This record gives sequence, C-alpha cells and structure tokens, in this order.
Amino acid sequence: MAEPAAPKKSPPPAIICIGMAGSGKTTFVQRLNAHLHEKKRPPYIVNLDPAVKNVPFERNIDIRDSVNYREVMAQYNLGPNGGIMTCLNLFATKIDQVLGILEKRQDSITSILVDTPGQIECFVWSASGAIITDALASSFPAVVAYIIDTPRTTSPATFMSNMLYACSILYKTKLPMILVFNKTDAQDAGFAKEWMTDFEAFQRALRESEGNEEGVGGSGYMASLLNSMSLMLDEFYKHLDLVAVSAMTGAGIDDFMKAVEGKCAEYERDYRPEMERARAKRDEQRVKEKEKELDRLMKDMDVDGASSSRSGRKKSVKVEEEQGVLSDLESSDEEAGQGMLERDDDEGAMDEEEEGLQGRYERTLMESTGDSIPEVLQDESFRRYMNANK
Ligand SMILES: Nc1nc2c(ncn2[C@@H]2O[C@H](COP(=O)(O)OP(=O)(O)OP(=O)(O)O)[C@@H](O)[C@H]2O)c(=O)[nH]1
Repeated sequence: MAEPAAPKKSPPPAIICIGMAGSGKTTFVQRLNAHLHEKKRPPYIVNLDPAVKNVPFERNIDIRDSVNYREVMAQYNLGPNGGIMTCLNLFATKIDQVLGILEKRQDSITSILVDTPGQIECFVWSASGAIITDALASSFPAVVAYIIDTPRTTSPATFMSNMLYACSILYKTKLPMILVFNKTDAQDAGFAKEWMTDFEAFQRALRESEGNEEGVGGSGYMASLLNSMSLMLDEFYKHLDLVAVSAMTGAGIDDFMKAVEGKCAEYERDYRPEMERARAKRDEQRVKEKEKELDRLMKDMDVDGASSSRSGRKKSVKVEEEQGVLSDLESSDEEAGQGMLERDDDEGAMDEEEEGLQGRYERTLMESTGDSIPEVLQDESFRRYMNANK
C-alpha cells in the first residue's frame, strides 16, 4: 500500500514590523531573532530600512545591499525622506526576486521578520510600501506588528493619535494587526489594556487630563473630537490583539508569538479569500484590457480592405508570435531570485550572470552568421579563450 503523503507544511508567517521612529522596531526584531534561535526555529530576516547605520543582527536580505541611500540622495538631489522612498521604490522593482528567494526557502524557515524604516509614512503611505506588503501577503500569511513606545503613550491624546495611526495602517494594508506595546520594563501597559477594553475608563482619563499641559480634556472642541473618535476606535479595537513586551528584557515575546499564530489563522480565514477575490478581479480586468487593445490593433492594421486582409492575417500571426516571445521573456524574468543578492548565496548568482553573458554572446554570433553554430565557436582554442576571459 502506498505511504500516506506527509502533511504539507504551512508557509511561514511574514511578520512586518511597523512603528514610529524610536518605538523599538529594530530592538524588537533583534529580540525575536534571539528568541527564535533559542527555540531552534531560526527566522529569515529582511531589512527594509535603507538609512539605518548599524543593524545588530544578521540579515538574510538587506535593502542596503541593493541600493545606496547616500548615493541615491546625492544623485537625485533628495532629502532624507525622499531618499528613503526612492530606495524603497528601487527595491520594489526587485520584489519578485525577493519572493522567489523566500519561496525557495519556505520549507526550511519558520518565520520571516521584516524591519521597516522609522519614517513610518515613507513605508506605509508609499506605493512601494504597498507593493512590498501586498507581494509578501500574496505568498505568505502576513501579519503587521505595530510597535508602540509605551512610555510615550500614557496621555489620552498621544494614545489616541497612536491608535488612529494604527487604524489607518490597518485599513491601508488590510492585513491582520497586532498592537505591540513595547518598553514595558520602563512603563507598564496596563493603562492601555484598560483604555482599549473599557470605554468609560478612557472617558475618565480624558476628563482627568483636563487642564494639564496638553489641555485636551474638558468641554472644548478637542474634548468632543476625542470623545467621538474614542467611540469609533472602540469598534476598531475588536479587530486587534494587544501584547505587552519589552524588547530589552524579552518579557512578553512568547505572548507575541501566540498572537501571531492566532493572526495567521485569521489571515487564512478572512484575508486570503478576500485577497484572492481581489486578485481574480484584477486579472480578469487585465485580460479584458489586453483583448480590447488587441482588437484595436487588428482594426488599425485592417485599413485598406480585402487586399490588405491577407497581409493583415500575416501581421496578426506575427503579433501572436511576438506575444509569445514577450510572455516567454516575462516568465524567464520571473525565475526565482535572479539578480537579487541574498546574503548567503550571492556567489551562485554571479556564476549564473556570467553564464548568461556568454550564452548571449554566442547567440548574437550565431544570429549574425546564420542558423548553424559558427565554426569559430566549435574551435577548441576559441572556447578556451572564452573561458579564460570569463
Ligand atoms: N527601556 C527600553 N528601551 C528600549 C526597548 N526597546 C528599544 N528601546 C530603546 O529605544 C531606542 C530606539 O530603539 P530602536 O530599536 O532603534 O527603535 P527603531 O524603532 O528601530 O528606531 P528607528 O528605526 O530609528 O525608527 C533605543 O535606545 C533602544 O535601546 C525596550 O523594550 N525597553
């Protein structure tokens, strides 16, 4: 009797760490990395912050290997934020290669950790940020870990601002989200849990903050705005998990990993079907547009009636041939990981590149001299010359 097939391993979750500057994203990724290594479940790490100087852990893919932030700023005459966005745009053009590498590795890794730039809007509100998150989410259960600097969120107004930001990220990325209250070694996150679960408690805190230096309580316009926003956020909190951690001491990391498991299940149940529906709609739209364009092209070519209809047919055959060539090119472009530098196997990529150059050189020679392999290429001494010059 045939052996029952081994159960298929579910793809590793992609944990995308997003948060305000200084909230502790890098320290959190470092802590998670150490924790997962300790559990013998090493993660795969992607750094998307082109401006960071030192990253205190080993990365598998680092945006800084593909684009030089300082050079981009100088070359395009950009400021720091423009530089980060342009680096992300350049990196986004290679995202299919990154995915190729990740998919190749997915059986041997247990999670993918993605560190993002501190300039949160450069990532969340840029086209490239959306391309990168969508691409990751299309192949892996993706979860956003929104890192919050707890000691800086204790006043109702800053808490509210942070929650609104989280809310906008949730609606922008449309991915399951975990609120990670970090730095709990310096400030307990009990107040946040209370405010998120007890609307009255938050209202009380708002009233108490009346007259303090932020002046947001009381009966003014700000107070009524905060009141109505907190009502709206009450609904939003139902979709979120809250975990309190300290990236410094490692407290709460187990809770975070449990929350990730829960969110992966949510991703499979709610997000994936929604995403697949959206993708199918997009593909259908694309096919329709292509058909329309082809139709228009055929009409344009059929300008002078029957005499040209024969040549029109010929041309249409040619168009089909050209399309075939195009789709061949597209599919060969999509081959996993070509050109993208993965930190542990870039040498292999170089060999492939050189192979490709020689292949192209030989093909060009063949095209210029006819179909058969030219004698010069059959010549052993020429081959040796080519190899010596590789
Ligand atoms: N007390 C305490 N400090 C922390 C914790 N996590 C991070 N920090 C400190 O917060 C500061 C910022 O941490 P980073 O990890 O660089 O923050 P980041 O969000 O990656 O910063 P950018 O990428 O520059 O936005 C550093 O001084 C860290 O030492 C924590 O859990 N507890």
